[in-house]
Amino acid sequence: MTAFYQKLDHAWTTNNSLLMVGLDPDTQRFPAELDNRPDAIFEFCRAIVDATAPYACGFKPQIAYFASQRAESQLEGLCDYIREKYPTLPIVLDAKRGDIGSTAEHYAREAFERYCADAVTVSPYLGYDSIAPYLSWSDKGVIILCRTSNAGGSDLQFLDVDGEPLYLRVATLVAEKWNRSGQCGMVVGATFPKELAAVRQRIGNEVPLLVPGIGAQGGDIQATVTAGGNTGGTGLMISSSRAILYASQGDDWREAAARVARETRDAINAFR
Ligand SMILES: O=c1ccn([C@@H]2O[C@H](COP(=O)(O)O)[C@@H](O)[C@H]2O)c(=O)[nH]1
Repeated sequence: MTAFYQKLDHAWTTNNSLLMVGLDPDTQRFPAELDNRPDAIFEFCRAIVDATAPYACGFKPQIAYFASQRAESQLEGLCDYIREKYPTLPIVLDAKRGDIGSTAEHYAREAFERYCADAVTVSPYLGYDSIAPYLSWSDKGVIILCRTSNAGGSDLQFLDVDGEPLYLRVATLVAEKWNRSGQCGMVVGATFPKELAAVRQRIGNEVPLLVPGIGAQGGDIQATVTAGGNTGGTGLMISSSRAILYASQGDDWREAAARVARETRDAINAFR
């Protein structure tokens, strides 16, 4: 098993959790106690990480929330913090990169050298040579968009390709060709349980699925676990961001985040 799969497997088992806590820091929704702090983004995320780590199988910072606020250095600090304090929990950098190979080399360095993430999300749209630079980091995970959680994903992902939808073609390509070294995962939204089941059936047990769409987007937890889990009761990184991060904007925001993370972890486990 490659390093990323091993780390994920260990986190699933040790924390008895398939919950990936999403870190999407929106300063408009921060508690008042963080007003006017120059390091508010780091401090908010650090507190959320500490509150939810016992219930998580990893953390998924979404890079746009940091970059749009010129807070990349706070993201670097946050990744350092997670690595030092919770070295067994993988960091999945949600960046959804996609570009030609020479540029992809730099996106890969950004994810794996600058932020030292364990895995990064990428688009399959530019084909294998755009993914290869990420795969050359043999201890890292590469998580490829397959059936995204948004309704508009259907515009392209449901297009018919020789009798089957494009997203299933992507799933087959990743599982049968691109995943030679056992580093790949795929993104399939919890808002599309039928498609999640079709992907799991097509790819078998090995490839882990990153599944956003429960919580704020309304995806059903039971349907997600039943459709996407592998025969070992794992195989999923079920991600939730806003429902946990902004469970309360009062003084109890840390406790509220911990409570929702624990309840979500337990709700997932009830169907494994
Ligand atoms: O298909 C996708 C791929 C990625 N995302 C990301 O996941 C989180 C979802 O946040 P919630 O607050 O839990 O809805 C966010 O970072 C998205 O960029 C996705 O939603 N769907």
